[in-house]
Amino acid sequence: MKTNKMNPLYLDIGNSFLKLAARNGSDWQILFDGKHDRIDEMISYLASKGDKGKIILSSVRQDISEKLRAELSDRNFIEYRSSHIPSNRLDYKTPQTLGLDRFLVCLAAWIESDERNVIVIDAGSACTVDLMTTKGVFRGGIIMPGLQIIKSSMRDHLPELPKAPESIPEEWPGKSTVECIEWGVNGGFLLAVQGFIERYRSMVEDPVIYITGGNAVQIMNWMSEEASLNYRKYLIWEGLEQFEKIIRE
Ligand SMILES: Nc1ncnc2c1ncn2[C@@H]1O[C@H](COP(=O)(O)OP(=O)(O)OP(=O)(O)O)[C@@H](O)[C@H]1O
Ligand SMILES: CC(C)(CO)[C@@H](O)C(=O)NCCC(=O)O
Ligand SMILES: [K+]
Repeated sequence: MKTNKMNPLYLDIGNSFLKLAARNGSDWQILFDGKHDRIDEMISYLASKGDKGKIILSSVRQDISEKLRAELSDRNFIEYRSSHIPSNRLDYKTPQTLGLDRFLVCLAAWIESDERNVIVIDAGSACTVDLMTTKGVFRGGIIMPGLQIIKSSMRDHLPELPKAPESIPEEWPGKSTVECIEWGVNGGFLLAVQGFIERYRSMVEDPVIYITGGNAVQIMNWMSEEASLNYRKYLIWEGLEQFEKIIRE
């Protein structure tokens, strides 16, 4: 990809993945996506780039962002933290412990919806289902284990049971071991997400629902059409891009 010289790079240091992206017109290009143990690869990639534009990052792991800064001391890093969120945009009892990613995906969805009430499902390593209301205030939500965590804990703690397929049975209730596991794992996850959406629907007017994260497509396949979810793969990047304007307010 040919990027403008001053085009910033955006980096998301999550709980298990490092993801680097750049804007590509109205779209985004993912330049690196790998587990934390591949950090040296990402550092070599960044070091090899002639373009020395700024790197805007959000990190849940301070040790990793410090390592990056130390090894790429010639690069201009701008690190955003939840402490940069203006307090009038937060309705959260512990702003100091809020994950910035949750705010960012809500911010991007809220802007895209033309400042309506938005519910954002971020189905990644953890799954969050959060609310941002019309004035752009983050109202909180839920944090639950992501699908992969649920599946691996079944495997670790109930090793005699077979692995759950990626589906939910047509028939209720489950009539075989596999069907019962499908219901309990995938169906349980889906019902939880749907239940949270229902609770939000009864508290705010006409929310627009967005979904993002590594398991988003899977969840959409399980949901009915009427759920009218808006899948946005790049919400986190859009949120990072918009965040600068918010903190200047
Ligand atoms: N192509 C894919 N790449 C990565 N993960 C995928 C992919 N397809 C599905 N997944 C699932 O998505 C999950 C990771 O989601 P995602 O990449 O959104 O994580 P994340 O929450 O951003 O992680 P982190 O907390 O490290 O940022 C994995 O557990 C995996 O089950
Ligand atoms: C919940 C996750 C793991 C989702 O990525 C992240 O936003 C996080 O570490 N949050 C901290 C806890 C909180 O948001 O209150
Ligand atoms: K994430």
